Amino acid sequence: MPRLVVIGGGPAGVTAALEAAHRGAQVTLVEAAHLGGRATWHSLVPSKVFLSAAEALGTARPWLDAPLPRPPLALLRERIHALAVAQSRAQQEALIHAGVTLVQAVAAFESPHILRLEGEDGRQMRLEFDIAILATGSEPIFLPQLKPDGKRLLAPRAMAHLETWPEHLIMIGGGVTGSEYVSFFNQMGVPTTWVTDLPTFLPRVDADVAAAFAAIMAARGVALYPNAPVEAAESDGQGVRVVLRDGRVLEGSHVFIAIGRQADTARLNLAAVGLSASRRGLVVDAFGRTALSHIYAIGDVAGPPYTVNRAQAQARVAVRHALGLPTLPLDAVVTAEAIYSDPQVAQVGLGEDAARQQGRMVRILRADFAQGLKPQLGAHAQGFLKLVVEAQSGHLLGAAALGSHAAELINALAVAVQMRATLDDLARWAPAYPTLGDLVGIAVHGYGV
Ligand SMILES: Cc1cc2nc3c(=O)[nH]c(=O)nc-3n(C[C@H](O)[C@H](O)[C@H](O)COP(=O)(O)OP(=O)(O)OC[C@H]3O[C@@H](n4cnc5c(N)ncnc54)[C@H](O)[C@@H]3O)c2cc1C
Ligand SMILES: NC(=O)c1ccc[n+]([C@@H]2O[C@H](COP(=O)([O-])OP(=O)(O)OC[C@H]3O[C@@H](n4cnc5c(N)ncnc54)[C@H](O)[C@@H]3O)[C@@H](O)[C@H]2O)c1
Repeated sequence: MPRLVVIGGGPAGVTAALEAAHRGAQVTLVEAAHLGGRATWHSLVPSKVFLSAAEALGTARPWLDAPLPRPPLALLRERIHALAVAQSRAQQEALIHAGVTLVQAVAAFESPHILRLEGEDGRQMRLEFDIAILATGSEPIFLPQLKPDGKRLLAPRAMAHLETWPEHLIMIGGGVTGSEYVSFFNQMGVPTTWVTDLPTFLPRVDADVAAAFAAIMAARGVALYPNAPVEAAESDGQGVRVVLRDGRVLEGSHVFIAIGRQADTARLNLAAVGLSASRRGLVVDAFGRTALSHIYAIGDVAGPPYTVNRAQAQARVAVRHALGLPTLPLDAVVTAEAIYSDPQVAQVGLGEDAARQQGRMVRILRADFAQGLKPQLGAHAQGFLKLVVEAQSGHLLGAAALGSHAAELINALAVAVQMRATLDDLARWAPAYPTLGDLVGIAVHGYGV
């Protein structure tokens, strides 16, 4: 029975430990803080609680003659804490039930097969292992002179403890976290300014989707500042001043910093085993293996894109590979990505821009959300669906969508991409009506009813 150690108890580590235990390994999971990882305690869960509250208010709005008041922050904080505790406990129970040994400690390499574990009380122990799975996640990046204080200088971690609503929020960073929280604060009636260094917001999604999302935010009153790298920000206790590289100064009550993340390898002492990592994390092969054949890295510490579903898929691939079980490489797994703003942005497989950059001959089929009954039943029907189809074979290569609940639609299409569905297959799909599935029919047949 191989001795397998997992370092990090976030979504990647917990999935790896369960998979390894179910496959017969002797598993130890070492977590420095709390099971569930940053996803549960600091990033994903808090943001999704806020966005769910905003969605509930938005859904009700067309049926009311006055907007609903904002929910009390104390209620949201309680909900976040309760959900984090419940998630963490459920994971603990599943791990114990699977026979995983849990250790609360910081793990650092001493040599290629020995870890030094240091508990909160300073007590140390050594752990010998055959296989190590590194799942230590990522940390946010901050500008050197711009660190969050949890009061007026916010970051994802500070949101779980937010005590007062900003009077005017300045969001720095046009990526995924920025879009979700800009959408949230805008829905909650907080005047919001959104600043990013690049010419476009959402640089990782197709340009037309990103532009449409930014236009919706602008139409809802968000002040957009593209091409505006931030040099510094300061808080004097009364408000914040954000200084842009071109000398402009923006003023608000709070600033939110969301300018990216970097791999967390600080406490692993990788030098002891001759490994090194960049900001993007450890370099791994298609099975998650590092330069050392018995050490794997999965989840955020293995680099972007940073999502839970990808981390979990990596965990399963790496564990099976490490235990000598048959597995396909990670790139055979189709992983969808979604941004849970309002409207949502979601994509899977090959994007239109990437297809064109690669010189692929593709057909783009589109449907507007306003053509479907389901979106029209909701608070708004803004957005569109795009299918990227290989011109010659008719295979669905990818899909992107902007609109309410777009992530659910893209999940269904992820199965089609994974199974190499063709346009003919999609044309025979008869989803329940009215659902977002109708939009696929509209894109494929060219009409809706
Ligand atoms: C605001 C925000 C919202 C997000 N929302 C979503 C979303 O909706 N959907 C989605 O799919 N993804 C989302 N993500 C991304 C997602 O949170 C990450 O991809 C996910 O947390 C990665 O999981 P992980 O297990 O690799 O790392 P983590 O969750 O970071 O867990 C790593 C764990 O390792 C521990 N650790 C580190 N070093 C050591 C050590 N030396 N010894 C012992 N333990 C150690 C840490 O304490 C931590 O608990 C979001 C991210 C942010 C910032
Ligand atoms: N729904 C989800 O799955 C979800 C939600 C939130 C975050 N995440 C993950 O967490 C990671 C971190 O999110 P993020 O939004 O912090 O990073 P990000 O990499 O998505 O975006 C960072 C943005 O900040 C901009 N930027 C960088 N330096 C700047 C500066 N000095 N001034 C102004 N703008 C600057 C970048 O151009 C980019 O647009 C993401 O990679 C994402 O995958 C996932």
